[in-house]
Amino acid sequence: MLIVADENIPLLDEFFGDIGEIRRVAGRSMTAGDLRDADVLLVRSVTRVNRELLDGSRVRFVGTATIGTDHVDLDWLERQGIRFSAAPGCNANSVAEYVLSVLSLYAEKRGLDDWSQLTVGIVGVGNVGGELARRLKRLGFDVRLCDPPRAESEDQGSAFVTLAQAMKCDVVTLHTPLTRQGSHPTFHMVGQQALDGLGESQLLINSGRGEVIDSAALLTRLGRGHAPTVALDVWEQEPRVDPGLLDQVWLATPHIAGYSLEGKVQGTEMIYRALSRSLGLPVRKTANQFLPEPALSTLSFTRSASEVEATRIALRAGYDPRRDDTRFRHAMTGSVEERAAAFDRLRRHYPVRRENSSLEIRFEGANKALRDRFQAMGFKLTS
Ligand SMILES: NC(=O)C1=CN([C@@H]2O[C@H](COP(=O)(O)OP(=O)(O)OC[C@H]3O[C@@H](n4cnc5c(N)ncnc54)[C@H](O)[C@@H]3O)[C@@H](O)[C@H]2O)C=CC1
Ligand SMILES: O=C(O)C(=O)[C@H](O)COP(=O)(O)O
Repeated sequence: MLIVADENIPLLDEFFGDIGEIRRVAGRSMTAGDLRDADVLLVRSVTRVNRELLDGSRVRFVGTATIGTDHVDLDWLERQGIRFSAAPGCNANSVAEYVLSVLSLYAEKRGLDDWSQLTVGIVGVGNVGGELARRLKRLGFDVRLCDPPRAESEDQGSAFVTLAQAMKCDVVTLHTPLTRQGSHPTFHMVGQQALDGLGESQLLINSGRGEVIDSAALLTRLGRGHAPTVALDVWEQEPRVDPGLLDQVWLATPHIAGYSLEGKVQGTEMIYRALSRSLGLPVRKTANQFLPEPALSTLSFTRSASEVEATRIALRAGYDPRRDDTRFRHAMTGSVEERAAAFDRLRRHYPVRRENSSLEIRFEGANKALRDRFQAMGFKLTS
């Protein structure tokens, strides 16, 4: 059996080495020729999986080690009887923790000691948005949920707000898939009208897909007075990021919100499980068996440490997006093609980043409320 796989999928040999021969290919530039004699195709988000890539091949299984599936022509695969599996939720913790770190930086920028006084509108309340909402509610935030597909299909529909209402929150964070069809398409969902309504005391975060925001309209809005603060992890037309937009964005990262080691390895595990099931093979391997001990495993705070400081220190020890922002801006030099290559290089050689759950917090004299708050951020808490 020949398995063609994006070379950026971690632990290919460990998970798939005894299932078949592995041919590693650069995901962004994969062509039909790379799939000659392949039975299985394993991708990440940068490979367009469609008729052009697969027509005439003998591939019978496609797996993507990602949450998003907008790079895959699911209808075409179904018509061809090609089995498909994604990795729903694999990196939801990672993205939720990216947002928590961004919120903490933003609260500091605004001079707020109590970050939970910010209202947060979550647009798209699935695996990622749902996990984020759970954490924020435990942390005492006032959270407004916007998810029209869920609002229409659930008894609890009244628990949701409209996009216009969500856009009034102090912080608006986007977690929808990229869709162009259906009753609630998200392509350019946040366009000129929505952006015009944002004011300078608001923060807009996008870690869903770049095309959910109309970036030309965003650039126009950012060029006018009283502009909102913007944190973008995803960009229209990646890997070709508009340098003008990059200049105007407060916190810029190269589509790495989901790049915790746990998130990536769980993505591989999920497609390994799906492929094994589809081939009738036993599922023997788990992501946990391949995760190394974290470099930083414990943080201790004395009784005199303030909760605000401890929160900032712990979150930034877990993940500090400013490091990615700096690396990203430094790398964006040269021609369009050089910058695009640099964008992919930053992602390919991304440093190991661990989730908050790998970090144990020791807080002298922690009471229940304090323990709960640190646990809500995803940390382990011991006394
Ligand atoms: N930046 C990154 O590294 C990552 C980005 N993502 C992106 O985040 C997206 C969301 O991930 P999950 O939460 O796991 O997906 P999910 O499928 O679990 O949830 C998506 C939610 O969005 C809702 N939705 C759909 N259309 C909507 C609309 N027009 N307005 C508001 N809500 C709408 C759906 O009803 C669903 O509840 C992925 O599709 C992917 O594109 C995911 C992981 C990492
Ligand atoms: O899971 C998703 O969806 C994502 O956006 C991934 O984190 C993107 O990573 P790559 O597949 O582009 O490496």
